[in-house]
Amino acid sequence: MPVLITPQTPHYVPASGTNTELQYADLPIIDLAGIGTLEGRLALAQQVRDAMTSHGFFCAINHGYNSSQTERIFDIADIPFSRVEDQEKRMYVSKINETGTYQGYKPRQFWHIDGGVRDEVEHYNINRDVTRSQHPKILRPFLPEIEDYPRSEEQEMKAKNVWLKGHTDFGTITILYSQPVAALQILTKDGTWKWVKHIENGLVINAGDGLEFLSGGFYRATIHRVVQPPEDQRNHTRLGVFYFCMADDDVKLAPLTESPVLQRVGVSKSFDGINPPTMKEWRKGRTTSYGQVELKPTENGTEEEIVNGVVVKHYN
Ligand SMILES: O=C(O)CCC(=O)C(=O)O
Ligand SMILES: [Fe+2]
Repeated sequence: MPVLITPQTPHYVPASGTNTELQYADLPIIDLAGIGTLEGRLALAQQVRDAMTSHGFFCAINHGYNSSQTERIFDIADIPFSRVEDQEKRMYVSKINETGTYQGYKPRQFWHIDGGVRDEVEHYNINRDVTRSQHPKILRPFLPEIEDYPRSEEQEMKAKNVWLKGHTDFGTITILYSQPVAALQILTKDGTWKWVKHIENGLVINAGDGLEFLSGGFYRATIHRVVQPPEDQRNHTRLGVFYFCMADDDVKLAPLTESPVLQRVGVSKSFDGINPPTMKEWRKGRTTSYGQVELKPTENGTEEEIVNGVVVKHYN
């Protein structure tokens, strides 16, 4: 039997929870413990459908990863940032505009946020098929150069404390490991931004454009953004672990009209007169324009760009 080798990692120490009173979004918490039985799955399917049609976001608990497995994911996730020197990072910078993917390092300052201020978000992205690209020798121990890239107060003000503008994700489903530094907010139905509360060992799940297109609007891609954390967490880096699910590249993102649910409720959103893009076209279109093109302001305060003939809105 093959043995899974699990090398030692340095331990990533997450921030303490915030003591600031925040207006939290009222997100459903779905307990996946019952998933082992048919009745359990039937009940869960109903809960997930309700959560995804009412909020488009939910937090899953008892998802099968225990706390030490989750801790290990964060320990591993921190390595490409804290254990790889800048020189080596440069060898793995993603060719975003060429490939229409973020595979590799998405460097800081690649996106324009607001008022000439660029982002401070560093990503390291790996395809599910980890052999598709090469990775830094992240397990080779070395003394990391301590780098600090905080935004100045002046920049925070110009960008209105926004680190990532209100957007929808372009895949089908996004799974985020809940983590303690409060910064993620969702645009709720009443038009106000609410904070997503950290749940220890929870998985935060939300719908993206792909799911909205395939479900003909039954599931709405949820609008969310990332802002400056509350005062008591600002001295801590914020480490996130995300899984962005996509349909296969060749899947046409047209409503699945053969679905019995869509036949019953109807299609509320379709591509009027536009040839629906494939997942690959949509992925390329969104990655090559996001944060790189001039957005058009609209009367109601949003900003817009056109991707594959479809209006993509950005929210502030
Ligand atoms: O940092 C987060 O919590 C969310 C980031 C996000 O929305 C994204 O990368 O699409
Ligand atoms: Fe997002």
